[in-house]
Order: sequence, then C-alpha cells, then structure tokens
Amino acid sequence: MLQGSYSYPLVFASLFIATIASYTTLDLVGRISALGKSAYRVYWLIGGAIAMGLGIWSMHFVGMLSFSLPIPLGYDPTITFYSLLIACGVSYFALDLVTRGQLSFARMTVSGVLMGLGIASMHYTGMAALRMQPEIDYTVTILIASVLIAIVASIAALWLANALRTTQPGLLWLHRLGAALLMGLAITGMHYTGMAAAKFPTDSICRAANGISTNWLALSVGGTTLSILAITMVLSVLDARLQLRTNVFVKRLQHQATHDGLTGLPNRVLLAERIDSAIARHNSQSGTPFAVFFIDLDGFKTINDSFGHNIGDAVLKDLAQRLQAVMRKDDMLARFGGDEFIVLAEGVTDDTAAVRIAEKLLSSFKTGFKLPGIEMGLSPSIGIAIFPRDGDNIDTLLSHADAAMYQVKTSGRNNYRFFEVEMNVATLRLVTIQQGLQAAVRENQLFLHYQPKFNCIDNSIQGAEALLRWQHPELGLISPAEFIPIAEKSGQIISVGQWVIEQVCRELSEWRAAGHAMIRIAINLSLVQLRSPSLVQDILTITGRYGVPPEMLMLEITESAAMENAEETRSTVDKLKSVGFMLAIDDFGTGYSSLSHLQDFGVHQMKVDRAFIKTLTREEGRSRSIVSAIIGLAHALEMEVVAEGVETRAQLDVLQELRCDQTQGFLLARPMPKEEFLQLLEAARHASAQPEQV
Ligand SMILES: Nc1nc2c(ncn2[C@@H]2O[C@@H]3COP(=O)(O)O[C@H]4[C@@H](O)[C@H](n5cnc6c(=O)[nH]c(N)nc65)O[C@@H]4COP(=O)(O)O[C@H]3[C@H]2O)c(=O)[nH]1
Repeated sequence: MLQGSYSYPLVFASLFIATIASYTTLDLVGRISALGKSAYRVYWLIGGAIAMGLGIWSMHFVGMLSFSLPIPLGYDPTITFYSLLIACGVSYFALDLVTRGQLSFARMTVSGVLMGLGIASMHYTGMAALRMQPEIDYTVTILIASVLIAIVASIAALWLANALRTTQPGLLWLHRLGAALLMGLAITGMHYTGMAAAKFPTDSICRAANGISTNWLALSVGGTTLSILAITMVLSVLDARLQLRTNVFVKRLQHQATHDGLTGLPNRVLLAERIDSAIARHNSQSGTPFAVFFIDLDGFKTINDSFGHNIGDAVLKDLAQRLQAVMRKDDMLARFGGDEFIVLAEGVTDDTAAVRIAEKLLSSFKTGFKLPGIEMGLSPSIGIAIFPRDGDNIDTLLSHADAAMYQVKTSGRNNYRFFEVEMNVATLRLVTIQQGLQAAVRENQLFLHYQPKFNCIDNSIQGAEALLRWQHPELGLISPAEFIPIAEKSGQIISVGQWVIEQVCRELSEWRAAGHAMIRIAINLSLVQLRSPSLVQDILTITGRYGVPPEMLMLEITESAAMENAEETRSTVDKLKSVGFMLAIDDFGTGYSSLSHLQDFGVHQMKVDRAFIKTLTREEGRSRSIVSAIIGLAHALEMEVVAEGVETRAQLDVLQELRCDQTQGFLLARPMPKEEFLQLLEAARHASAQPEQV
C-alpha cells in the first residue's frame, strides 16, 4: 500500500474553511428565515447554496491538498464538477428545509440523513475524480463510520441552525461562532475519516494526474471560496441592516395604524383584532366570556367648544391615564372615537364582575378635571355588553354596548347599564330620527301647530305658542318631546330652531298681508340655541327679512336652561330684550331658580309648569300653595303668569281665584294647524266688538 502523509497547516486551513462556510451558512439561515415568504427568498437560497456548497467542496479539496502520496496526483475536471454540483444541491436542500417554518424532529432526522448522504457522496465523488488505477480500496467499516459522521453532523447542523433562529440578537454571533466551529469539525471529521478508509495499492497510478493540478485547484478554489464567503457575509450583514431599518419603519407604521395618536391607546383596529381573538379563543374552548364597556363622556362637546381643542385634548389624555390606572393589566382600553372609549375585560363570567369593573371606571371620574382657571366635573355614560350573551360577533357586541350607553345618556347620565333586547328597537328609532333631521328641514317635513294663550278672566286670545311637528316619511308623526332632545344632543337644533323662527315670521307676514289681526307668537328656544353666539343676530336677520317687529315674538326659555349658566344666558337674554323681543320662562317650578337671578332676568312672562296645574284643586293643598306663591312672586317681579296644561273647568276656576293672568291648555284649545288657528282668531274678532290685539 502507498503511504499517505498530511501537511498539518493545510489540515487546519481546511478546518478554517469549513468553519467559515458553516458560519456563513448559519448567518444565511437567519437571514432567509427573516424573509418569510418574500420574493427575494429564492435568490438568497440560490446564492446561499452556492456559497455553502463551494465552502464544503473547497474544504474537501484543501483537505486533499494536505494529503500527499508518493505519486503525482490530479483531478478529472468533469467528475470534479459533478462533486461541486452535489455540494451545491445538498446545500440548497438543507437551506430551504431549515428556513421553512417549524422543523419537526422527524423532518429534521430524515433531512439530516439525506444531507449526510449528500455530503458523503460529494466526498466520494471528489475522490473518484482522482481516477486511481487500480481503484481505491476502501475499508468498509471506516467508510460506513464516515457516512454516519456526515449524517450525525448534518442532523446536528440542522438542529443548531434551527435553534439559533430564535436566539436573541445580542449574543447571537458568539453562539453562531461556537456552532460553526462544531459544524466545521464535523465536516472535516467526516472528510478525514473518509480519507482514513481509503487504501491506495502500491502500484497505484493517478489517471487524472494530467487533469487539474491539486495545488492549483486547492489554492484557487480555497481563495475563491473564501472571497465568495466573505462577499456573502458582507451582503448578508448589509441586507440585515436594511431589513432592520425596514422593520423599524414597518413597526412604526403598524403602531400608527393601530394606535390613537393623541392618547397612545389602541384604536378601533387593534380593538377589533383583540375582540376577534377573544371570540376565537372562546370558540376553541380555551377562552372565557368577556365584557365590552362603551364609555361616552357627558358634555365633552361643551368643554371643547368653550375652552378649545387643546384643553379638550388634555382632558382626554388625563382621562385615558385615569381609566388605565383602575383597569387590570390584561384588559384593553381603546379610544373608539372623539370622546368614546371602549374597555374590553376578559374573564368576566357574571354580571357582578362587570358591575365591579363599571364601578371602578365610574370612580375614575370622581375628582374634577383641571382646566385653565377652574376645575370641571365630567361624567361618563357606560353601556355594557357581555359575550356571548349579548352578541356573538364584534359588530353586534359593540352596537349593543352602544345602545346600552344611549339608554344611560337619555336617563340621567353618569351611570352604567347592561344591554337589554328592547334597547335595540329604541336605538334604531333614535338613529333613524337623528339621521332624518336634516332631510326634515330640507324637504318640508316639518310644520307648526299653534296653541292659543287665553286671558284667565274673559278667555280672550292673548297670543299663541308655535309648536313644532314632524311628519316622518316612515315613522309618521313624531312628537317634539322625542325629537327635540335628540336634535339638541346632535347640535341639529340650531338649524331646526332657525327653521321654526323663519316659519313663524313667514306665516305672521302672510297673515298680516291677508288682513288678519296681528298676534304675538311664542317660540321655544333651546339651551343649545341660547349658547350660540350668533343667536341674536340670526333672529334679527330673519325678523328683518319678513318685516316682523321683534315685540311680536315671545321667546320661551325653560327655567332649567335659563339657570344652567345664568351669567352667560343673562347676557343673551339682555341683548334679546334690548332689541325688543319679549321673553318668557317656561316650565317654571321644575328647575332651581335663584331669586336674585330671577329678579335680574326681568323677563315678561312666567309659565307655571303643568305638573302643578294637574293637581290643582279648590281645597287648600300643596299645589295650590305653590301656584299661589308663584303667582305672587311673578307679580312682585312684574311678570305675567301663564298656567300651562289647564284641562278642567275646576282648574280654571282656581286659577281665576288666584289671579293668574293667562291660561293655556286642552280645556280651551289644543295645539292646532294654522288654518284652524286663523279661523279661531277670526271668530274671536267677530264675536268681540273690540278684538284683543297685542
Ligand atoms: N297634557 C297636556 N299637555 C298640553 C296641554 N296643553 C298643551 N300641552 C302640551 O304641552 C306642550 C307645551 O310645550 P312646552 O312645554 O314648551 O314643551 C314643548 C317644547 O319643550 C318642545 N318643543 C315644541 N316645539 C318646539 C320648538 O319649536 N323648539 C323647541 N326648542 N322646542 C319645542 O317640545 C315640547 C312638547 O311639545 P308638544 O308635544 O307640542 O306639547 C306641548 C303641548 O301640546 C294640556 O292641557 N295637557
């Protein structure tokens, strides 16, 4: 047998190449895995497979260079090329496999076996390129051992590559280096074991000795491979940096798309995702029921309108922090819209648990919000819907929580309520009304009824109150008691109120043109209208357009509206009075008037709320005392008194006894269409020698 010998520096060089190739490969695995399903994946796979294949292959030839026989050696170019193809093919297969999702143990083992066989075949094909005569005599046991080493090394390499994918970036390079050294040792170990299996008979000659010279091949291949590996590494690092920057940018965009810019809270997109996954968990038996709390702030619009958006924003930020402070860490608080927040609380198995959360949410409003100069109280209306009881999908849950919130709003605010089925119908009607209001103004669905006010003693007509009516195309006739509060909440009362003023003025001017006696008409003004800075000018413009003298209009303001912010209202009232309008306080007795404000107000008429008239009897009683006191007070302040809701003769008798000035109510006349009202006016004019005119 020919005795081979090794040059140890070259053995180390082969180990070095194997380690560098392994390191590059492990780096590429991380790189390609991070690409996911990107279109670039296939390019990186091909590039990576060439680099890795070249690495393994050139390690083999440098290893061969370290080995010498006492005869000249060379390599057959075609077979050598095949061995390179095998190395690159095996590398492609390995890279693709390990960068494709989760790698199960079974898949890893089968792949490791195939890869090990691939590396071994590359080695033995490379050996075949020597074209020895006679053939190399292999010791079968050592040959099998070398194949086993290749297989075990491949499985270990796959496992390492897979495990390193999830390693934190900080120490990754160190782990990767250790793993690469291990892999390098395994690959060279396989090579030298394979070499140990090869026996070269004494009379061997190398038939490829005139082919590619080993020295030239090993040096050029080694050099080229190291350069390619270096270039691959640099490209990989550069691409990783680019990817990192792209990731940061994408993350920022994702954050912006899923969070509210002002409060930093999750927005409705993230909320929807979270509710969806809570529903999915529940459906797969691993989740629990959960509660959705719909929080809407009472009167937030006023803060925004009065103090400006900056202050409004500061209040919202403060509130977001307060709400978060009372919530559990696992619950989600999201900003749903302007002043609407949603809390999602999982694991709420009964109403008691939901009540506890709602109470905590309410408690965060206990202390006032600091605004410039004052501390202002703010309250929430909270609607609660429980999954799956109140809805099995996100839209139903949110709309049911919203419906429950609306019920709180319409029944006193600053509270919470659970969803009930009847609320759906109520909410649908409410939304229909709110959405139909603009069309009502535009498309002449509104009209007025008039209800006369009578002199208490002789029943002569003293004036009339214009009362709004709405003939809705689907819902029929809707009471103002229902739609006015909705219009007030949505702000649509401004345009609706303007329509009323304009219609009254138009009809008054038509009546005058038709020769009817002029009569004073009362118009209801809502608090929202009173707050409008342009109110006085708006009414003057309308009265001017129709030539209606201001004193022909009696503007009725409810007592509670007049007192809510007495200073502000008083200045509007003063302006209205100074330009000649008459003023009345409506529904008197239902609010909390301060006597001094009442005196300062100096309005012309006080209308006693019908609740007192309803229970009015001839006998001494509470209502009689109150009505008597109100009449006395009004007269002392030089105001006329009108009793509202007079329905019986007995009530009228008592009012006459108490020296009330005027009455209004179903006893003498219900609200009526303008034609009927004009007939009534004409009949009264003819019946009286001197018709009452104001
Ligand atoms: N039970 C009973 N009720 C009587 C009697 N006499 C009159 N009424 C009713 O009492 C209401 C009087 O108007 P209000 O207190 O200003 O209360 C009004 C007012 O607050 C509001 N409203 C009506 N029209 C307008 C409007 O043009 N603008 C504004 N802002 N509010 C309006 O809607 C409320 C309800 O109006 P309506 O349904 O027309 O109801 C009217 C009228 O039909 C009676 O003897 N017994």
